[in-house]
Amino acid sequence: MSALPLILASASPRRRELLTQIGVPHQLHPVDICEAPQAGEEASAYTQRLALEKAQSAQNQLTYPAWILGSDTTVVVDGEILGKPENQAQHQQMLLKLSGRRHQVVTAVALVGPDTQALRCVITEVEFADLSLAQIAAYWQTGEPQDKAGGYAIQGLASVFVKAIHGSYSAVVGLPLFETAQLLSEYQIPMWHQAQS
Ligand SMILES: Cc1cn([C@H]2C[C@H](O)[C@@H](COP(=O)(O)OP(=O)(O)OP(=O)(O)O)O2)c(=O)[nH]c1=O
Repeated sequence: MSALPLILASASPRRRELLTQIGVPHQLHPVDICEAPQAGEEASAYTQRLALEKAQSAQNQLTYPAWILGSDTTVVVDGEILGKPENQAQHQQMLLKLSGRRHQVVTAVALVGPDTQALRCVITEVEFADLSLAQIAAYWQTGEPQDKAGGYAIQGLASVFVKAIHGSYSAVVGLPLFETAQLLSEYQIPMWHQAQS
């Protein structure tokens, strides 16, 4: 079973870089799924559902057996799910909600294979400094927030907004590396230390 190829069902350059960072050989198969939350769906259920749907969607499209990783990241404040900002006004609203307080980043990773479905979900707390309207407007102009959940990138310019983080940094960026490695190891999918031995 471990001889099957590993596919990352993602178009996110961050996820590809993170998986490469831990030396896991993989191929890419991005998928496009509907990301609308269901009525009354709670953030962690939503995030896990999307991670699983991304992996399953890739599995349905592939013509050969494989292990497939799918992942999803959601920013949550007061129980409200913040997706990617669609325009500057929405981005301003999002960052004003995050300014001067803590919020949660929920990231799920799903592993799907022949007769296998496994999920891990990680919640990380991030504390933002007070942000001014001028800072938020200038940040939008950089182009960084547009494709990021919650409208910011902790690994980028927005690092200067972050006073504290409690949890998994890699999960906030898009793929929880500790939990991903656990999943791969559970199913004997080779990582660098196994590949070398
Ligand atoms: C909060 C935060 C999110 N993000 C990114 C990670 C994800 O790429 C994105 C959340 O959107 P997702 O829908 O999770 O992922 P995606 O559409 O970028 O990629 P795919 O579905 O093909 O895997 O936000 C950061 O890069 N830094 C951050 O600090």
